[in-house]
Amino acid sequence: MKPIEDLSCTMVVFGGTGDLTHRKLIPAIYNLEVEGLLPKNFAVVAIGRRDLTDEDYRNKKYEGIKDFSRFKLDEAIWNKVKDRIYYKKLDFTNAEAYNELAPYLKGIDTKHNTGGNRIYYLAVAPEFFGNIVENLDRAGINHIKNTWQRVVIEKPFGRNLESAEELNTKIVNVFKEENTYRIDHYLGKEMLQNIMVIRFANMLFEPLWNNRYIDNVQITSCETVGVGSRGGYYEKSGAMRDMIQSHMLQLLSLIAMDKPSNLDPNTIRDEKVKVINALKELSEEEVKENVVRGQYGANNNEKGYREEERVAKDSETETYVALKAEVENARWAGVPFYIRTGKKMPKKSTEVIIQFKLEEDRLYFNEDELLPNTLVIRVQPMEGVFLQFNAKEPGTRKKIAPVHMDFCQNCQVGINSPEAYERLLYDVMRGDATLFARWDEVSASWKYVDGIIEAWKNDRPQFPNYKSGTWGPKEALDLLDEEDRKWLEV
Ligand SMILES: NC(=O)C1=CN([C@@H]2O[C@H](COP(=O)(O)OP(=O)(O)OC[C@H]3O[C@@H](n4cnc5c(N)ncnc54)[C@H](OP(=O)(O)O)[C@@H]3O)[C@@H](O)[C@H]2O)C=CC1
Ligand SMILES: O=C1O[C@H](COP(=O)(O)O)[C@@H](O)[C@H](O)[C@H]1O
Repeated sequence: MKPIEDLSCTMVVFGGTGDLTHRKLIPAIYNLEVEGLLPKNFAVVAIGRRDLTDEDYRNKKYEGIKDFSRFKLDEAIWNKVKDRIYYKKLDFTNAEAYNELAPYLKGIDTKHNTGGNRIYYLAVAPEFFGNIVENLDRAGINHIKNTWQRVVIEKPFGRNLESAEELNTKIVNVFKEENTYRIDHYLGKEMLQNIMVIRFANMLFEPLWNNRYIDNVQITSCETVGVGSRGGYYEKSGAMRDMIQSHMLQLLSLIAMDKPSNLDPNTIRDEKVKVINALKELSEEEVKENVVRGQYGANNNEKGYREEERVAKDSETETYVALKAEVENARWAGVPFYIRTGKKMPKKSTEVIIQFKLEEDRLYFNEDELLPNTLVIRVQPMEGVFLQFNAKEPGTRKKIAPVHMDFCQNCQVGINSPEAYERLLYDVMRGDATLFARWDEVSASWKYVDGIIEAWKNDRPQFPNYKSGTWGPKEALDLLDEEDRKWLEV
């Protein structure tokens, strides 16, 4: 690891007044300072359209840290961080405005002795990514000799494969591939980094990790929150582009990938991308049978999606998706991967459940209680691994019952395991793109998702179709019911 003195830089955040910056990025910067990982020569310039002074902005972020940092706000640490945060009012679609931004950033570089190294973090809606990069380049903002200039692109990377290709060409032309960080914050989560270790550092799981022993895989990421203030963005995105195209397919690829021949980041990504490329393409008819979409409606005091700010009254945007995916290769043929994600669900939770088959040649075939082995990888809010297996109940009746082994990571290290954005921002400063998506992963995911979105165009939804605070549309239950399975809650 490089010494932190080498990480000096100015981080320019486009979308500095947005939700992501407030809830995740500024708290992550504060947390890095708590951990002693923030370089001494460091500054943040937050860009937005609102009329704010540096002082106004810092006060708002102070509140954000209080609400969202994993550490209790410590005034002494805040005092070290706050003077390194600046606010710049600027319309980032206005190319002229960048002529004024260039000297402003140079002034900040000099004041904080950053050496001119920069991170341009695009925490904005995807339609602006390309335009901002072009404007930066045109004004020569990123052309500083003997420095590093890196760009972080939020997800979704484009709207579909075609726009993503166009965007990628633009960005890589300006910044080059090695300075382009396509962020998928799920890759920075502790348990996603742990999936490969669990699978490949234990003799226990890998030999059984295939269609001979596994019946089905369930990947769920549900949230209790609705879209809140993000209606403008979400209307153009929906759950398919917002969650499935990125986070959920990344999770699936880590679960289904073959063992890489070494731990080189590119070898790992080679294996992951093979999985996405092996996903069975769905015909229009198969989309109807295998993909369920939903939109939350009002429930008691809870608003429906169509009542949210900046959402059309007749919106057809999905806030829920459940689907059955199949990985067409020798390891996984015949094993369904059920994926679901939704807003306004009964609880916040991300987990992967591997359900094993029941032993065919059973000795205890009369036992009603015999349940299939189940392995749960808990990603959040609890982190850990849970295994359910059958054992004899103590006593003379020879009864068999499911028992559990539960490795609770939070119970051991506390709930303060580093937030994904902390880890990932630190990696950008270090120039390590291992936990960022490579272009071929992004493009393969779009190819899969585009097919589904295309099919939806010919099949208008009946929305809203689930109530706020419930587990989504009934059809999502039927998806598994028809195959004699059910969504597991362990
Ligand atoms: N929010 C989240 O939890 C997550 C978000 N993301 C991604 O992060 C990105 C941003 O999302 P989010 O923060 O929620 O979005 P928001 O809608 O909350 O923020 C958008 C930001 O863009 C700024 N903006 C828009 N137009 C202009 C303009 N012409 N000139 C200057 N600033 C402008 C807004 O400034 P102003 O308000 O001052 O007008 C605001 O700061 C998206 O790509 C999203 O997918 C990824 C993971 C999680
Ligand atoms: O990328 C996104 O992720 C969040 C969920 O992230 P998590 O870390 O809290 O699971 C989601 O709310 C948002 O819509 C999406 O853009």
